[in-house]
Amino acid sequence: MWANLPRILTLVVRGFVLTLAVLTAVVVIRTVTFPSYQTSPPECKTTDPDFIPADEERLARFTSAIQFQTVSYERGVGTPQELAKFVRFIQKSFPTVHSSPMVRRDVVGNYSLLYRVEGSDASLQPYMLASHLDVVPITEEANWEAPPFSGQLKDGYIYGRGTIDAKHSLMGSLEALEFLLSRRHQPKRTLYLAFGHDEETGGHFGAKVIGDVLTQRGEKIAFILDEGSPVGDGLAPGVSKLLALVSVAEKGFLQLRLEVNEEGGHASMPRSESAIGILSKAISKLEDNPHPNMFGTGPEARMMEYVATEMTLPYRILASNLWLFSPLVAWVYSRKPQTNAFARTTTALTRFNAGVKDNVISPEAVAVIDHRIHPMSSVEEVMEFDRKVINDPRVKLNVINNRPPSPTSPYGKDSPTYMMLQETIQQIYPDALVTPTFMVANTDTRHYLNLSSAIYRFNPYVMTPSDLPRFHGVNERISVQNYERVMNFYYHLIVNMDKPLELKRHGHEDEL
Ligand SMILES: CCCCCCCC/C=C\CCCCCCCC(=O)NCC(=O)O
Ligand SMILES: [Zn+2]
Ligand SMILES: [Zn+2]
Repeated sequence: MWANLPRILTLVVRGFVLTLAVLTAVVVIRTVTFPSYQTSPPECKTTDPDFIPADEERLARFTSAIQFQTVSYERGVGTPQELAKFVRFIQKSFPTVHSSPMVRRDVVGNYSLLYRVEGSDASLQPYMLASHLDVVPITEEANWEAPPFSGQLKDGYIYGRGTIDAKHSLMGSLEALEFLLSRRHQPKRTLYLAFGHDEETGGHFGAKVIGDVLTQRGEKIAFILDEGSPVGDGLAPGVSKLLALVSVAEKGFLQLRLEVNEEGGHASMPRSESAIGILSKAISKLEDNPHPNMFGTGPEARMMEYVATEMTLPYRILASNLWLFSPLVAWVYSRKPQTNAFARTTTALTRFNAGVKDNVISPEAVAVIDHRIHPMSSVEEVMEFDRKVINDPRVKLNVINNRPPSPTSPYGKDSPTYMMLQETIQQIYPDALVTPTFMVANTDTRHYLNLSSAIYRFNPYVMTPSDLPRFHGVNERISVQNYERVMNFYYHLIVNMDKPLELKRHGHEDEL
């Protein structure tokens, strides 16, 4: 036995070296031969006569739109008077749209707006551009660099609630339509514009009703585009070019109310545990035990493949070889909130309430948890996980609202609508990479799932990492340049939708 030891050790070392050499060879070969999913931008770029400038008049209209305080607070609790005023403002601001015999406008669910622009070719399925009229409440007003409902123009930015979520796409798509119709252009394909009025509280009285109206009309929609992920500048690790993130799916969500009821009483004679203490421990456990990292099991793995060839070398090696490096990439992604959201079901503690007076032990403590569910997980799995982590029957878990993750829409070269979207993005951003991804937040499209199998969520503006906290946060703003891009994106999209989807586009038929 001992005599054989050197031979055994030599064999083990040889085996190890051989395995390492084979693995290295596979990694190198995959890295250099990994297919590119990027297509060159269309030759037909935005041209002057086709350009909508962000001139004074259009900026003034956008500023005014921001000044309507169309806040949604809770399900069914909004700002009806502001919504009604905003609806009247929209009608007055886009006279051509509202007087055109081609356009039918329905006010749905009291405040939501549904426009149907009649196409000249009834054989073509209609498509739909969606956005919403409402906004979330403001926080930390004192920290805003300009008043949150001012729409103030400052250093090239328009400030205010709704500038990026999502009055930009509401106003931008209407500007594009106004521009088009005022040039006496009738689209070939019928187009819907759908603007819900309570997206920020679930869309139960807006988009839900729009979806019902269209279902009753028996409409089938060729494709739907709603607010969504942006064009990232420095958002994705290892990608130095602009990265247009087209969400072909959306996370699910589960909002839970956690409740503890214990005996209250005089603060001078406390028991060893209080409702507040018990709930705090449960919350801490949830924050200390994140849901499992699922990176590489869902659509996010495809996103890595789409950009692999364009990444800096270390990331290119990792992204071309997820079969080996998936756990490492999963770890890298888990380190920042914006990438962690792609790796797992997230847990956000959004409310915590207890107590009425300094010397009264509160008999009740309540918290709300907002989970966004990874596409490869489910509502049931998340609930089960939370119960196990909390492991305390005194903490009651009540479901406020939930949705499973959405289906995935078609993407890539076999999907003409995705390719049309990609082409339109490249007309505005010729140097950008375009990739399918999933939406880490939620949209009104949850109410449109039975209308179309091709649903995309995309915001045609550029965002840097420092812009992300502006969503639902302080100093929400959009640059004038970005707003101009938004208007022109919708204009080009409407024009592109009139070209045959199945046929060659811009002389690139081999790319479809
Ligand atoms: C590897 C890629 C990294 C990219 C990282 C950042 C991508 C950030 C993507 C999107 C953020 C946009 C969120 C917009 C949310 C708007 C919708 C909304 O508020 N809905 C209501 C809700 O979800 O509660
Ligand atoms: Zn929104
Ligand atoms: Zn929002």
